[in-house]
Amino acid sequence: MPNWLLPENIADVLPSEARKIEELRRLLLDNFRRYGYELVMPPMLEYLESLLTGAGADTDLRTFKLVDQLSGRTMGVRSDMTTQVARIDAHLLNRVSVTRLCYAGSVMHTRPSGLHATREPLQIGAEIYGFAGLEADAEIQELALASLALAGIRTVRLDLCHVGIVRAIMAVDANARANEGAVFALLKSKDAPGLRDLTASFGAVARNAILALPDLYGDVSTIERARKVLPPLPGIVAALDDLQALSKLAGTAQITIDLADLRGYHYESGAMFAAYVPGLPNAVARGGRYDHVGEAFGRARPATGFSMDLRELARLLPAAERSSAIRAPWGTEVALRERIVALRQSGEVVIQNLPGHENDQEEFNCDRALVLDNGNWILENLG
Ligand SMILES: N[C@@H](Cc1c[nH]c[nH+]1)C(=O)O
Repeated sequence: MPNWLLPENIADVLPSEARKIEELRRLLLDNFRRYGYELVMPPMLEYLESLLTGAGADTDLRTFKLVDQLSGRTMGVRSDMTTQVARIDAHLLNRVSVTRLCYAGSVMHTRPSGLHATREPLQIGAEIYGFAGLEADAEIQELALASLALAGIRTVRLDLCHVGIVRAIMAVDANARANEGAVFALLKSKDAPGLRDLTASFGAVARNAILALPDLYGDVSTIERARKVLPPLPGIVAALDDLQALSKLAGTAQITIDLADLRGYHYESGAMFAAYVPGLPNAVARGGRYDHVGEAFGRARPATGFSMDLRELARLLPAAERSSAIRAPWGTEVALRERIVALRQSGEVVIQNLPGHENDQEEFNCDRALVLDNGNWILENLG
């Protein structure tokens, strides 16, 4: 095997794609800043215990592990920055008020999370801590949709679901609670026969409600259907109210309600969303409420946020235009060097020719050249 081959689902990013990704990263981070989100940079590696605190079993499975030569302890490569940012909020900032944080960085997955998915997503996201009300969820949803719009995406389908519904059902039935893991797994795969078998020993309220969930899928009218079919437990009513309010705030996005959709990283505790765009099989943005992660870090803080994979998003953008540039000779003459510095300071791309490589700059379109004219360095248009 040639020694330059990369592992499966791991890739280099070449110039034109890298430029698109980087421009999108800046655009999105600048927009987060305009909403008041402060940028944080958690580490790539952490001790496994802290990396997995508050996260579910699927995070454990998707985390690459290695041994720290300094401490002998097991470390993990982050597979999701959300829990890291929750740790920062819980331990390092110690603020009592609302904190808005954002981040962008590579995460690694042991296995691709979907068809053709990379194992090294470039995760970008934003999180709000310290506010339990729906207003924070609404802001996160708005920011996610605004981010997709900035990425040039016009048609978005927003899938909404709410963990509170299953939780409310579990709360009234000890048998159901004892089988929580299995209920979640079967709901996730919409395995109706499996659910029927499993719920046979549950009380009628929990059983009927759980069996109804896989069919509670469709447009916004699903919420009204759910109100009729599901028991009027306070947790269910509140969750359906949340979904109704959030669906009204989704702008032009097409809404789908899926009350059995529990995909995610198992830390969510309330309303959740996933955004899909035509042409991509995997969700381009995911988010939701996860109030118990801070608690696992020793400081209970309500939390909600979203994240996206910049590599995936950038693939949807049209190829970046080659940027215009100025070709300049290589030289040590002071006037030439000063002119080049001034042009670069004004934002121009100035590429100095190296001998024998006059036209090598694929990413750039050298439409002007710096030439010596009567002792002055002037710009000449290239036809
Ligand atoms: N980090 C989660 C999404 C999320 C961010 N905040 C809350 N949820 C994911 O990648 O699926």
